[in-house]
Amino acid sequence: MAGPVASEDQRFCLREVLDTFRLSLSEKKEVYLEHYVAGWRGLVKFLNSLGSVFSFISKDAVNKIQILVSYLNGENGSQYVTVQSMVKYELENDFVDQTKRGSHPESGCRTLLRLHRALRWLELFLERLRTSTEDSKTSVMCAEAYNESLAQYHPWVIRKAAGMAFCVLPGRSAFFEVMNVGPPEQVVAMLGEALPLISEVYQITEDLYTQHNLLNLP
Ligand SMILES: CCCCCCCCCCCCC/C=C/[C@@H](O)[C@H](COP(=O)(O)O)NC(=O)CCCCCCCCCCCCCCC
Repeated sequence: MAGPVASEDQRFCLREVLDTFRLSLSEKKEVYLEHYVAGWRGLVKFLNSLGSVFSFISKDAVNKIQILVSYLNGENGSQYVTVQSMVKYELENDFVDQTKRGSHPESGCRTLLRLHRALRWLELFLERLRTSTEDSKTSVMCAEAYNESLAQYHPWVIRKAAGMAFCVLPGRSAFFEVMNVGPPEQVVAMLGEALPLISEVYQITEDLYTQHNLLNLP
């Protein structure tokens, strides 16, 4: 009997992701790590539903999510409630490798930075999807967003593999269906709702990382 329940659970829903990103913003404009990570979990669900070609990407995302979750659930979990408190805690305790990977290769700060860079890709990609027309190609939109953001941090092999994966993305209408929101007009409306939230979370993190000079962590 677990079958249908489990598959329901695996099913992506854009609204769900939207809600988690909304929840991740505190009143004081801090970012709750728990919800930020939940947002990524939702996105990974989506990626998994597109097929195994994308599993090298989702595996890396899951790995990073798990690192952050283990800090959240660890004995110093209370220091990891927000991205702001995590940065403060890890910097004050010298838990961050600043120039090259050393004794803290998996700090929360450097791990989150990888997801943060990917969030910029998401922002650019979703904006293209939102303003796309029926004959727009998801593979092209995805590649453009990638080249403008994440690609600059990836070595050639990864860029090559990513480029090949983009080519097998479903077309726009099938893609919209997987988003599980409803007809295309509704998808576009929901993207319009999601984007400002994602941008805000991105910008808050970007400002925080800039302020602490963390944008190039190894
Ligand atoms: C919908 C198509 C999805 C395409 C995803 C685009 C992003 C392509 C990223 C390719 C990453 C390849 C995997 C390897 C990554 C790592 O080398 C690299 C560096 O890590 P390191 O410093 O620890 O070594 N990692 C990263 O840059 C983090 C990548 C995280 C990618 C998460 C992507 C999640 C995508 C979710 C798609 C959701 C679409 C939603 C549409 C409604």
